[in-house]
Amino acid sequence: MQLVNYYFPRKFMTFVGGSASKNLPERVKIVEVGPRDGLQNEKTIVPAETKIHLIDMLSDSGLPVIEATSFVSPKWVPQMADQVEVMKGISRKPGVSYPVLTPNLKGFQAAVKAGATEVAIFGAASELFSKKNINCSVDESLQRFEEVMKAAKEANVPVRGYVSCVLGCPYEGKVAPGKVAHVAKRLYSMGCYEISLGDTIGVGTPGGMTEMLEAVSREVPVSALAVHCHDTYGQALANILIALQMGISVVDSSVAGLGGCPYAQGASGNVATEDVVYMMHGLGIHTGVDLSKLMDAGAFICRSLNRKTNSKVAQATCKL
Ligand SMILES: CC(C)(COP(=O)([O-])OP(=O)([O-])OC[C@H]1O[C@@H](n2cnc3c(N)ncnc32)[C@H](O)[C@@H]1OP(=O)([O-])[O-])[C@@H](O)C(=O)NCCC(=O)NCCSC(=O)C[C@@](C)(O)CC(=O)[O-]
Repeated sequence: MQLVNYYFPRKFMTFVGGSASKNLPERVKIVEVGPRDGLQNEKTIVPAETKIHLIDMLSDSGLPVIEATSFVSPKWVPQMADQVEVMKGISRKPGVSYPVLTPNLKGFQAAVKAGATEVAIFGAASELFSKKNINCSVDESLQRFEEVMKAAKEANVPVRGYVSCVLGCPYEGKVAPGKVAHVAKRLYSMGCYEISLGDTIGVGTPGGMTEMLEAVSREVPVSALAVHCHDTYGQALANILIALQMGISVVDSSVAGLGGCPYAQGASGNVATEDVVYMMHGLGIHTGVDLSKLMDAGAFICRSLNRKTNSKVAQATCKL
């Protein structure tokens, strides 16, 4: 069968399908995680200058938050070993935040020394995932995070909290919504200003998302919640729409749909930022992101990695 080449000019990318319904937020904050979550799993080391150029292009697209790197052990995640070079090389745009992951006090201290002004701690709702990812139990991780929080409060550094495996775990299978709510509540109570709920392996469906968010929002205000969806089963946009309808207005995503956690085998990339922005703009929701510039950043990193984009929107606007 012959494939037909087709081309949708980028002018169609400004298509807006209608104004947001009353059940949806007027604006959504997009947290771009491509430079960290998107690249951490790449087998070939991506040069620091490529990461820096990507972050600078993402800054230029109007994204308000760009997770830049992580201060984790280089033995565990070799791809992030250049974190200091990346933090020192990026051109920080006023009004844009560049948080970094810090699993413990050592990571926090190194991050602050490298110029980080915001960090994220990352826990899980699954014991086995916690052990595989950060080599400790959920309770032990929360104790470590208390130390980070204490140091962060003293240094006046805002801290975001992640909960992984909120809709399923690669080692334990189904995860009870009550467990997610428990860890989310602990992170929020210790002072995290925002809790990002990660469907780490992208197995969630709108039904599971609803049930989980109902449980978590009984413990943490929805205004402090974010969703972080991987798209393994093609459910990410539907899950995000459910989250918006339930009052959440912060969405994590990764340019070109890059990504996957090194300790969650088989999980595909995060939902593509281009696709999230397209959906938001189609719903009449303000993001502040210039989709065309964002797509240039996606094209740049795909060229650098010699990879096809996972963004449907980017695929639709390029010659196939
Ligand atoms: C947490 C540790 C360090 C524990 O690892 P450990 O081996 O238990 O740590 P340790 O305290 O026993 O120290 C062992 C060695 O690591 C060093 N070390 C200790 N801490 C640090 C640090 N911060 N930075 C650099 N080095 C560090 C430490 O100095 C020592 O070095 P050595 O004496 O052997 O040379 C390790 O398990 C680790 O780095 N894990 C990170 C795993 C990771 O980054 N996973 C991906 C991010 S999570 C994710 O992607 C999910 C998310 C957030 O996107 C949401 C979702 O999708 O669900």
